Amino acid sequence: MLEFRQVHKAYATPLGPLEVLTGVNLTLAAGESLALMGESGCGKSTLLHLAAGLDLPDRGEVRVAGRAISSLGEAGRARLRRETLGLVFQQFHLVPSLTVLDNLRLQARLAGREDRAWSAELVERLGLAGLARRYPEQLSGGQQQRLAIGRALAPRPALLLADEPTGNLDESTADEVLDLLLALVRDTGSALLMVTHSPRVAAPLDRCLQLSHGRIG
Ligand SMILES: Nc1ncnc2c1ncn2[C@@H]1O[C@H](COP(=O)(O)OP(=O)(O)OP(=O)(O)O)[C@@H](O)[C@H]1O
Repeated sequence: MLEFRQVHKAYATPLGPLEVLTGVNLTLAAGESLALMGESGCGKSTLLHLAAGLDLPDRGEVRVAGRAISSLGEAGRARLRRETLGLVFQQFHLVPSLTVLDNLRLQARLAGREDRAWSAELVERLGLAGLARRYPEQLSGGQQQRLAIGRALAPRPALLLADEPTGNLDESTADEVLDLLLALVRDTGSALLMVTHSPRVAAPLDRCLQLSHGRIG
């Protein structure tokens, strides 16, 4: 579902190139869940951006659902994101002018895969049923993140990419949101790549890898 082969990525800085990834190899099978850990600044978000096709590797290959992202143009990568990926970030990135229900359906509509029964089930399971006509600013942080998760999973993406999805929430809300995310991922059969600092968050996933000194250890 996701493969990194000898991936290198550097950023230009005033002091010269900053080599962040220096030969990353990674394979994630369909339906598998993987936690990616590592010290702050080691390149976890960089790796996730490459997996999402939001950025391109300098060298090496990133393949998503069998397609090399470097071989796709901007529009092709956007289509791949729409049709294959779900993205959940620490900041929820909800659309403020849309209701809870319309936010939830948005991604599935864009992917041309709206499933009303599944959307209705998601709203229930995410505890948002009574809030469907509200707007994001009228929700708590935990509710906003549950909505962001529901929006990402409404099209049943083959791969969900999550960057510290519970990083903004208090511990008990984070546990609840994580349990829900994992249960929904199991039901959709999506593969999951999740960046986290927390061993507790990583524990229930199938595998956990450490990124250090630009490589997966
Ligand atoms: N656009 C950029 N230009 C220059 N340097 C960057 C850029 N984006 C990230 N970096 C640097 O690259 C390194 C890796 O950043 P990245 O955000 O991938 O790390 P991270 O492991 O996700 O960190 P954290 O756990 O703190 O979120 C850091 O040193 C960061 O300062």
